[in-house]
Order: sequence, then C-alpha cells, then structure tokens
Amino acid sequence: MNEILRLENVTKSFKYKTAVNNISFSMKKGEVTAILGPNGAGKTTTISMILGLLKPTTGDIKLFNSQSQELHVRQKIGTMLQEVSVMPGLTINEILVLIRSYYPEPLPLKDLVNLTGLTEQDLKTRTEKLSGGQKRRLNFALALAGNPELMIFDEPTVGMDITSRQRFWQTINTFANQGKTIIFSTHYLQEADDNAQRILLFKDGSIVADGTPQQIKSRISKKAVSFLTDPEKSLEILYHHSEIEQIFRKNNRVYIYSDHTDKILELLFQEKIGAHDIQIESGNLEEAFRQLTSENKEAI
Ligand SMILES: Nc1ncnc2c1ncn2[C@@H]1O[C@H](COP(=O)(O)OP(=O)(O)OP(=O)(O)O)[C@@H](O)[C@H]1O
Repeated sequence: MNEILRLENVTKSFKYKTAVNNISFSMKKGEVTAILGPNGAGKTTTISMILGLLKPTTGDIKLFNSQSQELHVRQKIGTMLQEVSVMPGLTINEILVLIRSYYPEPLPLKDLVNLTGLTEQDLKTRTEKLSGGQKRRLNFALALAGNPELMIFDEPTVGMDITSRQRFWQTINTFANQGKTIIFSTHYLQEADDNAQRILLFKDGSIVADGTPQQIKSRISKKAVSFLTDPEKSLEILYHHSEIEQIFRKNNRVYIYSDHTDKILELLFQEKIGAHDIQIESGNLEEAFRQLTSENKEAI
C-alpha cells in the first residue's frame, strides 16, 4: 500500500476558535514532510488529530487505511510530542526495555542508543532526575523503539543544542533513506528546507502552500530591488511600469518586487528618483514564508 495517510475535509473547532479549517491532504510511503507555520497556525492540533489524541469536529482521517486507534496502526507509528511525561522511578534503560517489549519488531537496544546519542550514564539515570537534553534523547528513543513505518514529530528540535539537533537530523535522514514516512512540524524554515521533500505551509488553520521547498520558493519568492530615497519623494512615477509587481516602503527602505531586476535598475536611473544604497535580493524561503503568512504590507 503506497498511501500512508489521508485527511479529508478535516476541521477542529474549540469553543472560541477554529484551530484547523477544512484541510485535506494525503501522504505516500517514504515522503518526508514538514508542517510549517507560525504560532497558532494549527500544526499541533493537526498532528494530535492524526495521532488520534484529538477527534476532528468534522472530516475523516485514515492511517494505513484504518482509524488511528487500531492496534495494528499504533504499532506502525512512532511519535515525539512537545510535552511528554515519563513514568517516574525507572531508569532510561528499564523504560526502553519495557516499551520495546510492546512491539512485535522493536529496534535493538544498541541501535536505539547509537541513533539517539544516549550515553551509558543516561541509561542508568532515573527519569525523575533527567535533564532537558536527556529527556529529549529518551523521547526520541521511545519514538523509534518500535521501528515504526511512520514517524510523527511535533517541533522535535525545540530545546536541543546544536550537536543534538545535528544528530537528530542525521538519524532522520538515515530513516528517510530506508523508506520510512516522516512528518515533522517546525517554525524553522531552514529545517524544513534542509530536511523535507515536501512542505505543507499552514496559516490560520488552513494550508496555504503545498509543494517541494523549491516549488514553494519559486512560486512566491520574488527578487527584490530595494533602495533608500528621500521619504518625502513621491514614487508615483514608477506606478505605471508593468515590470513592477509590488512596491512598498518598510523602515525607510523602498522595496520593489519584480522578476526583471535589471529593468528596475534602469527605471530607477531614468526616473531620477534619487535612489541610493541600492540592493538586489533574490528570494529565499524566509521571504516566501513572510509573504505567505503576513497579510498587511505597508503600502506607499
Ligand atoms: N484545547 C484548546 N482549546 C482552545 N483553543 C485551542 C486548543 N488547542 C489549540 N487551540 C487554539 O487553536 C489554534 C491553533 O493551535 P495549535 O497549537 O494547533 O497551533 P500551532 O501551529 O501548533 O502553534 P505553535 O507553533 O505555537 O505550537 C491556536 O489559536 C490555539 O490557541
């Protein structure tokens, strides 16, 4: 079966808030997908619904063509959520042995330790004495314990130091190369760009873009020419030029979006508007993200 996940017209409304608004998407085996979006966009709510921790108000979710509550489905999923509590009184080693025993084909303990960077000292530590970093490593090991086909991570690298972050993505890439399906949410554009083949960009509970990082960047991130000029200077003379797709002022700098930056430079000199400190910026994912998730631009 090639399709691992399908959401159809899924909405989640809380009393005063529609957190997720009529979203649909499916995911194939082996895809690595980032759910990207600003705070409050609906990422965690979506992941919680996929995992069966929250029930959609309307719509349908299928995992492996079944409901997420079914045992054969749960055995195929590994997850790491933002806030996790672990059983007190046990060492990391004891918890890993216990959790591995719930799965038909768990990963060997040695592999779990190597893949997550757990140390000998970590294994002996009792859960109530874990540092933030140790907790993260344990949670990662728990997510991998059952050798899951589908891995779902909610903002996995929050609170990780640089070394842990690098190890995390290395491990994820190893699993991706083995054909595992991976979904992770993040605020970090760079993480999505570096590690996902597909980005679902969320805003206000809706999906506003769905594509490869490259497609998303090329679809909406334009090149910009920006410059300083006298704030009193009228720029009306530029408005009728068809090469200019968008023009706005931000922090005293004027920005012009266009695919034809050479033409824009010509115009600036022709029209004698006193442009100085001219810069040309090519679009990047940060810019794409800003354009897609903000509504109000300061118009001139
Ligand atoms: N249990 C709840 N009751 C009421 N409102 C909620 C509940 N859970 C989430 N929300 C609201 O739904 C919206 C989406 O929240 P969600 O946590 O899914 O966003 P997010 O994209 O994961 O944000 P963040 O990046 O900050 O974690 C927010 O406005 C949030 O306040």
